[in-house]
Amino acid sequence: MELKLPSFSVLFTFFLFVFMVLNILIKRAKTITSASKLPPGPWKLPLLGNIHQLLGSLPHRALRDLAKKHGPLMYMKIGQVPTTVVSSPEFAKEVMRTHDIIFASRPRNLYSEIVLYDSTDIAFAPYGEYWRQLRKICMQELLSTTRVESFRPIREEEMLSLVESIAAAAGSAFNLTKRIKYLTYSITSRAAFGKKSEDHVEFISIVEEAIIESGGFDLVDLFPSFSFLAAITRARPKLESIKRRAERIMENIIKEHENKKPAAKNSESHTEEDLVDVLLKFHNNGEHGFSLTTDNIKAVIWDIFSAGSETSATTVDWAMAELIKNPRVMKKVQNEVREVFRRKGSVDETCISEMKYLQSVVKETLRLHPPAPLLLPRECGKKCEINDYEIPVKTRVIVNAWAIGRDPRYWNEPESFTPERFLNSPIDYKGANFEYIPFGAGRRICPGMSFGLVNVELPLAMLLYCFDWKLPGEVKYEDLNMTELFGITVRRKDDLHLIPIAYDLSPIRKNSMNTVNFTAIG
Ligand code: HEM
Repeated sequence: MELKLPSFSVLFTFFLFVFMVLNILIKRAKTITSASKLPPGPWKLPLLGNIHQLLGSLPHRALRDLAKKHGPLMYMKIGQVPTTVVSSPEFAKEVMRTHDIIFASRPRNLYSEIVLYDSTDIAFAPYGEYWRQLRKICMQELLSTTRVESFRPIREEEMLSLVESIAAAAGSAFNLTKRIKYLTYSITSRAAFGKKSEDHVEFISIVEEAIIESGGFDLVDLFPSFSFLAAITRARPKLESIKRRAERIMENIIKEHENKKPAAKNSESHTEEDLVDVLLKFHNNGEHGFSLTTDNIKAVIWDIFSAGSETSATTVDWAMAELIKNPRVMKKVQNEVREVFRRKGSVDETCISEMKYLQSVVKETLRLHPPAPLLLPRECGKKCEINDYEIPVKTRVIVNAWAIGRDPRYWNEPESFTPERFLNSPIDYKGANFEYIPFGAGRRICPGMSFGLVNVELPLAMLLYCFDWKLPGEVKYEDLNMTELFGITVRRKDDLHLIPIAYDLSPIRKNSMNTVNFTAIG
């Protein structure tokens, strides 16, 4: 059969028709914006507008560029999803303080539906009694300052094992990224689940895969009414495979806790209980007015294992990369750490409070590289006005903490790594200074702040005390690649390979008092 090509006039009519339809759509979109007092935004085609920008670049960078053009409070459709993007401290305060309760829920997405058992973890649970109870249990059993302090022996033991493994590689290139990850995941597992799972390394790699898959800008999430997309894109099978593999490991963790239950019941001591033991008390049990299914417990295990470890590991990694790139800061912070440890005569975390410059290095790292640059998304629960603009119900709200941390109205030379800016500054992490919100703010602020910070500060202090560091090969420190890899957390794309040079390894000789022995050197 002969194939007949459409004539030029047919093609021309077709393209003219498409052009007219697009034109009408663009005009309609603009009219909607002005008529309904929505915040200004980069209106384009109602469906496809903005997607190419977000998918073609890192979303926190693309959104900052759009905000430069359209202002720090933007309204846009990302796919079908009405979204408000906040890029200034003033509007962040409106969302997370003035109207915090209205924005206290999270939108659902495919990741939270599949991997987090229908958003029944803490981070994606809708605002309400279930979320409040879960958060309270985790605070009491794992994340309060007292509980965090009680995990000190675990941290120090894991730290020493880290220093030992680096010492064994002294003089040759070492994958610091991988080993720091192993450290933070180990501390979280031992503190929250009593021990490392038999499948610890596999569990870490499953979480890593999920983090990349869970940025929240998947086509399926952007076009929720096109349910066929779930069937034809790779997102659903990928997330289901992640869930299946993690599920087996989490079920083993739960089974081990259930099996030890009778022994624990006979014991007088409550100090032996870990988070999973406590969650199991609520397992299918209405006695306390709050009951958890096995799936709910798995969702919490996943939350704690991933949120509790990846964020700290990423922060240590960025801090070391920035220090390598900035030899002046590296020297200054090493001098401080070494002076304090030397003066104290022991290497332990009680000295950290005296290391003001080290703490400023951590703050500066979290300003430039907040592990969750867009925090976690919020959802508008009730029609509300910000700056005389209307935010419709169900709008997804993204707070660009990364852009806010680089706002030149608040930060001098915002792109430069200058920890000095935090010395003698009252700015802290607690969500009261909206120009600096690496842990978020308001009701949904990160509950793991104390747990996370100590897991950044102690490893950093030990790495800086015990070793000097240099880049392998011919790479110049100023050329170190700082490219980011986007996911629900943003880490460096490349693993950090450094050559450790032993400075003082006496901390790895423990004394019987359970503090770390230290021989002062000249
Ligand atoms: C450097 C370390 C950490 C950073 C930078 C960080 C950052 C964040 C951010 C930005 C949020 C979202 C806050 C918001 O929406 O306003 C968050 C939420 C959360 N984080 Fe962290 N986090 C860290 C460590 C931890 C640790 C150690 C844990 C637990 C062991 C943890 C558990 C959580 C949980 C459960 C939520 C959800 C809270 C909710 O929705 O109510 N985080 N974190």
